[in-house]
Amino acid sequence: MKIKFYKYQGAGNDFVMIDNRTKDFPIDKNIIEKICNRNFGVGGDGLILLENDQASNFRMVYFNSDGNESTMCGNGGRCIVRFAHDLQVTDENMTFNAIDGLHHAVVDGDTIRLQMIDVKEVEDHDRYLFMNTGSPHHVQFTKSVKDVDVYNLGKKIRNGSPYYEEGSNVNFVEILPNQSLKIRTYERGVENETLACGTGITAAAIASYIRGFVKNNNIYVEALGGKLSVNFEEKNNTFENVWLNGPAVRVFEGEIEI
Ligand SMILES: N[C@H](CCC[C@H](N)C(=O)O)C(=O)O
Repeated sequence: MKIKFYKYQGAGNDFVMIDNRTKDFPIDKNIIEKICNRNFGVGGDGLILLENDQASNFRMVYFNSDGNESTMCGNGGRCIVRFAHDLQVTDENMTFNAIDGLHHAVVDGDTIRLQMIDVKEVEDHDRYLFMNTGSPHHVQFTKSVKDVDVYNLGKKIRNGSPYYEEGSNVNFVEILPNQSLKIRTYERGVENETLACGTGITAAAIASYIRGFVKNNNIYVEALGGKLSVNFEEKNNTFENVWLNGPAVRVFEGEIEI
């Protein structure tokens, strides 16, 4: 079976995009895992289906590279916005439904702006914070992200207490002098460090604001794969009107035999 795919990346977090409006993509863990494999397949941190939706411009279905469907992907969400616009499914302003609900988004030249869910609960455990920005995120601060053994320490935290089987994404965040952030992330379901993690970048920005490391509510974040920004409104410890802004680019398209 031949499958048409499009490869997109958002700050180096890369995804195989499928136009599945005909609903004929075989949703199978082994097939998705193989497509995402960087030696035996196309390669990607995840695979994303664009499907029809009654209540919005389209639906986003997200799978991690381990082949399992997962929770919201912020960079994948920005890539599907670029994909939908490239396919002329929508104009520059759009809405789409994902596993965590309805999202608004805007194509603004090279920048894709994606509204994330409100963040109503943040656990502050001193050494780290935990919150759900569409996916679960453990955030801890460090003096220098370049010195963190992200793979081994991230894997240990992701699998250990209190996350265990369900796990969490693990973010290491450094505060830069100009009140911007540097971040590195171990991603659940990729089970490795990725070059950027959108829901993680969102969590890092909110955590930095809660801890008072940054004073404004428009925060620049430097990931290994590129630069993004997060803006929000904080009202009584709830974060609303949360937007993740950054690049999303089509890299190539092709067909894969499965
Ligand atoms: N791996 C995450 C989902 C993708 C998150 C990341 N790629 C993003 O941009 O938000 C999880 O299973 O919780």
